[in-house]
Amino acid sequence: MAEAATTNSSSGFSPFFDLFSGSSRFTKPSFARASVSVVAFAFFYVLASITYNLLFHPLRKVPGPLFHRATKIPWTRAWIAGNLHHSLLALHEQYGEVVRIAPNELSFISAAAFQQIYGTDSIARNPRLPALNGNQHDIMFWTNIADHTRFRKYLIHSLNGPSAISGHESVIQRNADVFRRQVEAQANANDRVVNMTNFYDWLTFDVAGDLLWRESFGSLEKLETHPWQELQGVAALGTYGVLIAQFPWLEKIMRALTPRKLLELMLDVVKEKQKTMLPNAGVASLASAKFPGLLSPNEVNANLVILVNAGGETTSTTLNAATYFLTRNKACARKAREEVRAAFASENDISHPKVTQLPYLNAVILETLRLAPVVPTSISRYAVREVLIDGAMVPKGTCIRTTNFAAGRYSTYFRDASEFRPERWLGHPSFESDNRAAIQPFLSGKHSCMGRKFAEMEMTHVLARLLWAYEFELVDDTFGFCEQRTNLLWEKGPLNVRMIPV
Ligand code: HEM
Repeated sequence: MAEAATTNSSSGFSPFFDLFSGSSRFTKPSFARASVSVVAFAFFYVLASITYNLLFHPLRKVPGPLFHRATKIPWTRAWIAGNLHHSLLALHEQYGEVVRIAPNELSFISAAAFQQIYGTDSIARNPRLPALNGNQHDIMFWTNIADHTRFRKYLIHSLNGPSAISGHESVIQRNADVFRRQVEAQANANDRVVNMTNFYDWLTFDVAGDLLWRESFGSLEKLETHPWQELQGVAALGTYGVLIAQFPWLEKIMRALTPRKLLELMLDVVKEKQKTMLPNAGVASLASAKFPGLLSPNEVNANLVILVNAGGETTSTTLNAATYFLTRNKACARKAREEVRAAFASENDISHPKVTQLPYLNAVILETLRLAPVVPTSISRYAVREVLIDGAMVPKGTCIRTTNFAAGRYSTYFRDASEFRPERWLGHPSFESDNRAAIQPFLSGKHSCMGRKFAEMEMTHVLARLLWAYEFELVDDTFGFCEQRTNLLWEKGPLNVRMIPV
């Protein structure tokens, strides 16, 4: 009878408590009992977190779907599936300008929120983000504010100073010459069909090398993807890195999966280039000559890695998306071509500053950045202290996102929001009520893009030359640029375009 009572109390609902009771049974727990205890603990932990997130969390009043407010599961699922951009757009359409997209994370899309988030010291880069690139001290991910100011000072003159800009144009010109020659050769050899994804990736990577060291990577000449770009497959860094930032306890596992080799390879390439660079020419040597010793050698290398990545992938994606939209909107391509042909006497005459000032061409690029922003769901920030953003009181520690993809397609902000209409940037009366201030493709404030001028020169130059020479025709009519996966950036597949001479 006594034995029966003992057996009863140690089975059923009690193993969870037994595990922590210090009873003699705890010293020899069976594997099954321990497992049940762990499961029970996990169950109660999850239940308690969900209850807290829904009923007691300081963000409990911010709108969002129940499952998103309760757990990180929907966010994580969308991230891994590569469709967080579409998922957040749908949430904003349903819940408005501020949405609680995970228990501790908000997404904003209004222009006012943009100004507040990027214009205040109460909001900083997410401290988990340096994990994304191996904790390198660089301008993009490293969170120390004094270091960031130093990195910006180091780069600003050589990237944007007036004398530097004139040198930059020759970089664009000579790489665009190779690009045009190789695109034409490929078109001739392949029934006029060219995979523009490859060509834009090669071009912008070569340009980045030339910009920094006055020596391109030679990808266009060799028609070969450099291991840096191949490995980057951006998916790996972006997907794993952001997951690390979300779930710090995953860091060890993720590190094992993240191509560590990639970080080493990028740094090795930079170190080699640094050894052989010409003096007084590219950004790398100009910056070090102007501010000797301002950055340590490791900091210089880390920042040059970022410049290659920030300069290459962004412009490549935008050129890729613009080409896609122009294949889908032939009338826009025609107008842009007419504008270019009216402004220049021949393709060889296409040059800065005139080409960067063509209104329709610029509107094509802005419209592309509205529909396909290069960082679709932004690089997340976090609240250093409690702060009011767009009417929402955001507690310290909250993760904050400005979802560019959703802002650009939000139907309250833009008429025909998912249509490609460059006219909306040119004062056309049909689009008078558009909320253009919600589009900040280069960001504003202390983290605004340092390569904006250069990017605009490069993109207008290249697009103008292609428009001059070709009509674009999409080979696979079922292809949709914006249906591709995204992580931090876009995971671009082949963009096969028939390049028909005009
Ligand atoms: C279409 C082209 C480009 C777009 C849309 C773009 C967009 C952006 C955005 C949105 C940021 C801010 C990221 C953040 O902090 O959340 C940024 C930062 C930056 N970009 Fe660009 N970018 C482009 C091209 C370039 C180019 C060509 C370069 C260099 C040659 C460059 C260099 C940088 C640097 C150094 C930063 C870091 C600034 C800082 O944190 O202080 N970008 N860019």
